[in-house]
Amino acid sequence: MKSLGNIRRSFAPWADPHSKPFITFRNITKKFGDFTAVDNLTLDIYHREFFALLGASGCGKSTLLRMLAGFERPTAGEIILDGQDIADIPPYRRPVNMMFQSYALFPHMTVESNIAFGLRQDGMPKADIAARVAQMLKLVKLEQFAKRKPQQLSGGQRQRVALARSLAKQPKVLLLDEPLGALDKKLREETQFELMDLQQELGLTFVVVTHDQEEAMTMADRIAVMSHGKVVQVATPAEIYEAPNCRFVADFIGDVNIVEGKVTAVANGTVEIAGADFKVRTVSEVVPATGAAAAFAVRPEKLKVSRAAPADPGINASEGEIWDIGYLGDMTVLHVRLPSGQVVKTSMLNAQREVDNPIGYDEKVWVSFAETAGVVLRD
Ligand SMILES: Nc1ncnc2c1ncn2[C@@H]1O[C@H](COP(=O)(O)OP(=O)(O)OP(=O)(O)O)[C@@H](O)[C@H]1O
Repeated sequence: MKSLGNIRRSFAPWADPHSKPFITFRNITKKFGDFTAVDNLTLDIYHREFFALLGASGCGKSTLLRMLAGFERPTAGEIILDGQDIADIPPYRRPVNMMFQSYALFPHMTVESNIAFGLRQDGMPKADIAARVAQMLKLVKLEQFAKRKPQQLSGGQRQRVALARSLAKQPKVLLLDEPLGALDKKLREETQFELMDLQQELGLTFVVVTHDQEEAMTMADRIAVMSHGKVVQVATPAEIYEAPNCRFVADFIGDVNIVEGKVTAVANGTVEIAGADFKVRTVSEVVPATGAAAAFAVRPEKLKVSRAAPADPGINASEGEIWDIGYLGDMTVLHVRLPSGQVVKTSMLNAQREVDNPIGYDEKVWVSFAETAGVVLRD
């Protein structure tokens, strides 16, 4: 678990005004005929960053990655890599390599030949190739599989061969398009940590494309959430989860409850919103006008369910009744129906749950939350 150590936690070049981005997409647009796949997108990625492009199928994330690799040419805009505009640099001369979801391994070649392929094409001397291949096999812990063909390997081992092959040319940036998509859940989770360790060890910049939010949250230093060819929010996983900047991100990442209402008061960084069930009082960076419609988003685990009324039942609290109970092993999900008919989702770790007298179906309960529990959405 090296990746969760101090180095990673203190790594935040995007927050340092003196640090320069390593990769910049500047006003990038990509059209296929009349269709705009990437729409005037601007984004910075930093050296040694593990960066994730996250979004639903068709949002343009692979197209963005392919433009960085040089497989697609932008219709407009610039891509700067390490201070250089790379528009006219062909893919094989960019300090970038791509690992595909399908791995694209040559079935008739051994593991070592697959890894050596690009190096041979570049005309690297034989002895150097052998040394580099040995180093790569060691890196991905496949030394004893050098002579096997891809079909004699498990899915996880094939993934590592593809990784070794894409790292063999020592790129400065590794692009990974759904790198773990072909693996089953358990292996995918293990491999996420292996990739993080490897990225730290090699000190490379990784840009990963995924539609799997858990994968992005686990591995990435920062995530760009994309929709319809645009970046909707770029932030650390914790910021994206705890302070989604709009309804799309709040909905797309994890579960969320949204309280719709009208702003009744705004003062000193606090906003009050009158909803059908809750009178919300929340600290807020977003300050809407009094009288405006507003939406407040709060994650399920931030809602407290109790039998007893909270100290101030008039603020950030509502009565309700238990509507559904889902036991998930590590946690229990309680759906609570509020007087307006809105059903809110709450969740509680089972380790923190009352075992003797748990809340059951149809019980009358209170749902409450703290002033810092959620955010007012921007739109
Ligand atoms: N060569 C192409 N010609 C025409 N349309 C294309 C081409 N490549 C991509 N598109 C379209 O551009 C849009 C974005 O595609 P892209 O592959 O970038 O999406 P994505 O977010 O990576 O989705 P997925 O996760 O399904 O790969 C899609 O609607 C796709 O159909």
